[in-house]
Order: sequence, then C-alpha cells, then structure tokens
Amino acid sequence: MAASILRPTPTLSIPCLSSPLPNSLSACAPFRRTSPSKCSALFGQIPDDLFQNALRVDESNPIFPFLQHGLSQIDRFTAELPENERWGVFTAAGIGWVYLTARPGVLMGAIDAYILAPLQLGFDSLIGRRNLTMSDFVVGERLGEGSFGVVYSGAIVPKNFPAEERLGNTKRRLETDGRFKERVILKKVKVGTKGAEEFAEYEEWFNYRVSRAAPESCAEFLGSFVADKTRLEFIKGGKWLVWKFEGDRNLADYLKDRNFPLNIESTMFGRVLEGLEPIRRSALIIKQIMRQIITSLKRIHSTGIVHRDIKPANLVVTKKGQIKLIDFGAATDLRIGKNYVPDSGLLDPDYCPPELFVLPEETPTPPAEPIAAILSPVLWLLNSPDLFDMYSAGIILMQMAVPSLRSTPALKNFNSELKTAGYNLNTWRQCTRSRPDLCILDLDSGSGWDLATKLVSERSSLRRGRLSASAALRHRYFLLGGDQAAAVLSKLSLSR
Ligand SMILES: Nc1ncnc2c1ncn2[C@@H]1O[C@H](COP(=O)(O)OP(=O)(O)OP(=O)(O)O)[C@@H](O)[C@H]1O
Repeated sequence: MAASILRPTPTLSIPCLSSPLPNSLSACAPFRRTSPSKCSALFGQIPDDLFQNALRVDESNPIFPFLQHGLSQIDRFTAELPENERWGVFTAAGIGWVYLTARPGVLMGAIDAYILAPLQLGFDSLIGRRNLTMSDFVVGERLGEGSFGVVYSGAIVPKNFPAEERLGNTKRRLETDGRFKERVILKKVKVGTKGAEEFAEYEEWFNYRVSRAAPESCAEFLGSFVADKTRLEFIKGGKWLVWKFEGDRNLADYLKDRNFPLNIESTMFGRVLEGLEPIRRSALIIKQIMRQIITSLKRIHSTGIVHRDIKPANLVVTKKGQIKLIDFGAATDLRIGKNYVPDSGLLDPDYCPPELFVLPEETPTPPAEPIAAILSPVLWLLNSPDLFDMYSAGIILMQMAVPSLRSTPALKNFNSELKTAGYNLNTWRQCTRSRPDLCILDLDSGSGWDLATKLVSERSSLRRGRLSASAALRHRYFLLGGDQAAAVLSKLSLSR
C-alpha cells in the first residue's frame, strides 16, 4: 500500500532496539538538480525539480532527516522501558508512519500545503511570477476553445519592445517573428459563462500543485493575470492563465495523420529507428508514448490527483519527444477533496470509463480539508480512484495501436461495441464487425493486447479489476524495454 510513496532504501530501516541508529541514516544526500527552466527571461533560472525533490522519500528527501530524528528520539525516550514495551512503541510508530505515508500521502500533503506551497508563493513573488500583467504578453493565433476558455498561442514581450505594439493581435504569426523568443500559451477565461471563473480557479490551483508534485510531467505553468483594460482580445476584469509553450502538436494532432505512429518517430527518438521492420518501429514508438503517459499518471496519482480528462488532445508532445499533461480543469485532488463534487463528472464520453464517476456516487461531500486528508488513505484504499485515468490510458493505447480506431466516429463505434461486450476486450475481439488490425498489440506473445485488456475493463465489485499506473509499468509489455534503449540512445546522440 505504501510502496509507491515509502520506497525501501538501503538505509531506511527500524534499528535494532538495543543498538544505536545505523550511521548510514545520518547520511542525507543534497537535493538533486536538473536543467534549469526555459522561460528564464521573465522569471530567472529555476530548477525544474525544486519541489519534486521535496516529495520523495529517500535520503535526498527533506522528510528523511525528520524520520531519522524521530527514530532516534523514540529510541532515546524508550531506552528505560522494558523490551516488550519498546517493541509496542516502535510498532505503533511504524503503523502511524505507514498510514501517514500511504497513498495519497497525508504527511507529504501536509508538508506540501503548509511548507512547499507558501514557499512557492514567496519564491514566485520574489521573481515576479505572481505579478504578471496583460502588457507582459502578445496574443497570437487562436488554438482552440473549450466550454470555459479560449486558448491562444502568445509570447512574452521582450524588454524594450515598443509600447504601442505590446498588446495582442490575433493575426500575428509569432513563430515566424524572430523578436519573440519565449512563446507561451494563454487561456482566456470566458467572462459571463456560468462556472467559468470557478473552473479557472481550480485549473490555476491544480497547475501550481502539479508544478510542485510532478513538474516534469506537466506543461510549465507561468501564472495568471487579470486584464486591466478592454482591448482586442482582452476584456477588463477577465482572467487569463499562462503556460510555457511546450510544443506545436498534441497527440490527437499526430493521431489524425495517416502516417501515425511513424510521423512522431523522429520526435520521440531523435531519429528514424533503422534496421527494424515498420511494425516493430511502430510498436516501439507506441510503447514509448504509453510508458511516458503512464509514468506521468503514476506521479500525479501518488500525490492524490486524478486528472479525469486523459485524452490525446490533452497530451502535448514537446520538441524533445516528451509527452506533457495539460488541462487540469477537471482534475480532482482526493487527498483533500479539492474539485470533488459527488454525482458530478466532467467527462469526455469517448475516453471515460464505464463507472462515470471517480468515486462511487454515494460518497459524501468531503469534510474540511485536514479531516479529508486524514481519511484519504482509507478512501483511496477502498475506491482506487486512480483507476479512472487508467481506463482512459487503455483507450489511448487501443487508438494508437489499432489504425481503424483513430477517427472520432470509429472510436464512438468501438465504445458502443465495447459496451455491448460488457467492457471486455476479449469478448469485443470475438464479436466486433469492424475487423480491426491488432497485429501491433499481438507482437511479443500479445503483451500489448494483454495490457490493453487489463486497462480497458469494468471494475469489479471491490472497485479493482484494472491495473494501477505502478502495476501497469511492471507489466511484461514494458519489461521488454526496446523503446527505452532507443530513447536513451537518442538522448546520447542529441547531447553529443
Ligand atoms: N502548454 C502548452 N503548450 C503547447 N500547446 C498547448 C499548451 N497548452 C495547451 N495547448 C494546446 O491548446 C489546446 C487547448 O488547450 P486546453 O485543452 O488546455 O484548452 P481547453 O479550453 O480546456 O480545451 P478543451 O476543453 O477542448 O480540452 C491543446 O489541445 C493543445 O494543443
């Protein structure tokens, strides 16, 4: 239960009661640092994993010294007690520790809410991230429109840019204008649309939250601003959310192309995979995409977040072949019950699991946040809400691997056949009239097919019956890691 959070490390063990703590417990490695953030012109250099590192439980985690200190304190205070009472104290402390660190992580949630979030706020304010204004950006092409917002491409205005040119112009082709180096994505929250402001509040909150919990898995959030005058796309008082521009295309754009998955091969691996038949190449590309999607889901699920809108259009592909999650407006944080309303789902029917809701409909409205947090491990254990996203991941696997399922009408037909087949892919395979080409999934003794059947399935009466992200990554489909080798090789050749 606690395995995904409290990973055993070589040094993290309850010490022998009569002996002092192992010396190795005092060896705490410093934070690991990765490459700095790209949007440095406006915000300076920020390590991508600043907050992520603080949420791991190993020697590099800030919790580790607390654990070490706690153990030594218990050891000291119980030194006078008889041996069996000391065992009692250590067992109680152990059970408490397991509970507090079990998914979704009560202890780390408290650290995140009471230490990391205020730290992030202070840090962002210091570097000007929380003081954005509309004149910091130019607005370019309109990219899309959802129920609550309109999405534009845009750019950070360079210093010394003429004042009269500062505000947006939708006809501007920013990507071809050499003056704009730092491209962004701007979401204009609809003014006057019921629920839009609340939706934007949640989206902003979740973006800050995932930027601490899983920064490498999500588009980098730059902040928000409220327009102070009405001009072009801006409406006075209207709220805007801003992200770093992560890539030109999302997975849905790639899927629309007849040449998928070979059209994404050089983005994923930096080159064409030579010496392999096309079907093997396709299988490796799809496996690498699935590995990235499921790894990101594992990261967000381990901190209590369920995305609830996993679909190809919400997976942006970066130039370096990273798949980033976007659109957290429908996400829910089941550590504290944020954005969870019983009976209410915000769903794309094409990717939504048959249970429709992330928790059973009879689950009551969450209590106050600290109480919800304390109860969250029980809620998680009983309901496995993370399996909601795993179904959507399974549908994406089917769409990528089976060419005839890539169009929207074909996907709708597949979903209706699947419903008739009781959400059992094996039954669907026997009775479908669409004659799908399943050869990619059938490679390597059908490991892809086996994974798909364990993701696209109905839940059992115990709300299990589908693989979690951690279990999926241990599935034999991912164990034969040719895609990993190709990805590593491509990174090596790019860094040369
Ligand atoms: N950070 C980003 N980098 C690059 N492209 C992005 C980014 N964020 C969003 N996009 C592009 O904009 C599109 C719309 O974004 P998003 O899904 O957040 O908007 P939305 O209004 O919620 O749309 P919908 O409700 O239709 O999902 C995405 O499909 C993606 O192509």
